[in-house]
Amino acid sequence: MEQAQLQPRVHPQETPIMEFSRLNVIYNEGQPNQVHALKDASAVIYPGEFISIIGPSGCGKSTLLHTLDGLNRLSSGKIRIDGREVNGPGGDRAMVFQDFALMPWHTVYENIAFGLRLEGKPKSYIREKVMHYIRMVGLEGFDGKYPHQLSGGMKQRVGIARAFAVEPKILLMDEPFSAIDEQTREIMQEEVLKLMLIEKKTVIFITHSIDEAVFLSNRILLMTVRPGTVVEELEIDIPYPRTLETKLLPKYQEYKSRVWDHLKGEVKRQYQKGEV
Ligand SMILES: Nc1ncnc2c1ncn2[C@@H]1O[C@H](COP(=O)(O)OP(=O)(O)OP(=O)(O)O)[C@@H](O)[C@H]1O
Repeated sequence: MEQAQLQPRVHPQETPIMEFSRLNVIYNEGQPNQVHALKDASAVIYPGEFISIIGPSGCGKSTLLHTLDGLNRLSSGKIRIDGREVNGPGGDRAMVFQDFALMPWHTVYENIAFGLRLEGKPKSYIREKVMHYIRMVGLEGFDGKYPHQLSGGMKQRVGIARAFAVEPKILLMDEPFSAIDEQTREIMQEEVLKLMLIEKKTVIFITHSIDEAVFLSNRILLMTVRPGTVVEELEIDIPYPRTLETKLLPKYQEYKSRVWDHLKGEVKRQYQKGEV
């Protein structure tokens, strides 16, 4: 694979793949236990971007991601994909979960095939897709195994293959590597990056790890404390493919410091609001 091919396809003149504007999510609205989780969150995302979302604990990151997947009721705001307003889940998006969310009674093959079966795809098509993504995530020979027979890293490979198999335009990843050991995590970061570039996907990724966000993203959306909103966008101007050497660049450390400063500021605000 030539390096030039492995660059995110981000062209400012390109039409956004996703726009969300002034999203508000209020849980238990009108009840005494009402929680204003998301407040006027907005951003524009272009095809081929790898976007990370970073913010203090409990600021509404997962709420934002689930809302973009169409799983939360919006109190107000709009989500557009390819210029078209969407109001619920759709085949243009797929989610990768922190806890893998695999069906324990199904084999690796069946877990990956699940979404394709729901879509009513023919058997031969399903077989071809499932085996393709099993190869792509390095799980050859494991198609007949059950989730309990796999390590955490392997389980998440299944989660990733399942998301890719339905061929969404946008992958929504909610802390996908946080339950995986450090060494496997670094390997999987590089693999996901390569996979999304080869398969030309757009990724929206939540993480608590500043290092992970800077390493993977071409842009980071920084959120405030709850009610969370996107206050700043940080462009990570470092070419892909990124390798372990990338982490030694002074620029890399500067980006990390900027994200860290933002987080420190927000955590201080959280203390002042008496929420920690
Ligand atoms: N279903 C729900 N009902 C009521 N409140 C909720 C619900 N889901 C989340 N919340 C609240 O909304 C706020 C935002 O939660 P969310 O999980 O989106 O934050 P987060 O930034 O992803 O958190 P973390 O960093 O801990 O993963 C929190 O105060 C949380 O308790």
